[in-house]
Amino acid sequence: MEQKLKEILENNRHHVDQGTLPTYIPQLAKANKNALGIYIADISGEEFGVGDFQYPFTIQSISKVITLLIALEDRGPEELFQFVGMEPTGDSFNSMMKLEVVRPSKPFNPMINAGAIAVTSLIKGNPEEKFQKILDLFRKITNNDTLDINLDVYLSEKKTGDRNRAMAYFMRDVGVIDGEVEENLDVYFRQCSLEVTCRDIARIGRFLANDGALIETGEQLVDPRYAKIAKTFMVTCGMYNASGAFAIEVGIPAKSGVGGGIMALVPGKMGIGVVGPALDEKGNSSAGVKILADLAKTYNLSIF
Ligand SMILES: NC(=O)CC[C@H](N)C(=O)O
Repeated sequence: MEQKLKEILENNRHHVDQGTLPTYIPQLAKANKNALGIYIADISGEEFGVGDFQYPFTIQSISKVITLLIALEDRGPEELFQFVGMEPTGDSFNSMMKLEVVRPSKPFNPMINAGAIAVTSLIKGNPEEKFQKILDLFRKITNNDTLDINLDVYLSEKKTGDRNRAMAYFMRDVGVIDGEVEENLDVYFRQCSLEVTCRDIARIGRFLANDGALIETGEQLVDPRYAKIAKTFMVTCGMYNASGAFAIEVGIPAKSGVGGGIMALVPGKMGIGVVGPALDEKGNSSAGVKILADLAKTYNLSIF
C-alpha cells in the first residue's frame, strides 16, 4: 500500500499548481507551497506516511471538529443547537452574509467560522481553562505531548482577524454569544494556530473512525453520539461550499483547514491526514482533495 500511496501522491502533484497560498492571514503565505504528504492511521494501530508527512502546518479549521466535541460534552446537543444550526450554507467559510439575513440570527453550522466561534464560546470555563481543555484533548487524541501553537501564525491571525471580529461582535449583539468578544476570539485564534503534522490529523481521524475512543487504551474520551454528530457535519459542511462535490467525488467524512491540511476518515477503519498548503478557490487544499479522490477510488472508500 505504501508504494501505491507514493504513486497517488506523485500522480496528483501537478494539482498544486492550481492552488495558491492564502494571504488573508499573512503568516500562512510563507508556507511551502510544494509540500505534499499523506499519512494513514489504521484502527488496528498500523501507521505510515509518504511524502512530506512530517511537514508542520497549522490546523486551522480542522480544530472546529474538536471544539465541537468539547462543547457538546459541556452543554449537550439540545443547548448547543439553540445557538448553532445544522445546515450547510453554500457560502464561503468566512462569509457573514446569512448571519443577518436569515432569522433567527444564528450561524448555520459549527464548521464555518461564525459557527465555530460560537461553539468555542460555549465551552465552559474562563479563556485559559477553555484553551487548556482544547489542548489537552488534542494531545490525548494525537498521543503527542509536544503539540502546541505556532506563535507567529497566532499573532498574525489575531492582528488581521477583523472579519471574525465583526462576526463575533454581531453574534454578541443578537445573543448568540456572550462575554468578552476579544477573549473568546483569542481562544479561537489559538485553537486555529495549533501546529500539527499529517500524523496528528490522521490520528484525529482514526479517533473519530473509532467513535471517540482511543485505540491504544480503549478509553472513551467523548460520547459516541457526539463523535457521530461531528462526522455527520464533516460530510455535510466539512469542505465548506465544496462539500457536495466532495461527497460525490470522495465520499468520506473530511475537514479541511486553510493551513492546507485535510483530516479524513473511513468509519471503523482508518484516519487519513493529507497536507498541501496551496488552496483552491473554496479554501481547500487543491492537491489534497485530488489525492483523497484518488485514494477513495483506488480503495473503494466511499461510505455511500
Ligand atoms: N478555513 C479555515 O481554516 C479558517 C480558519 C481561520 N483561522 C479563519 O478563521 O479564517
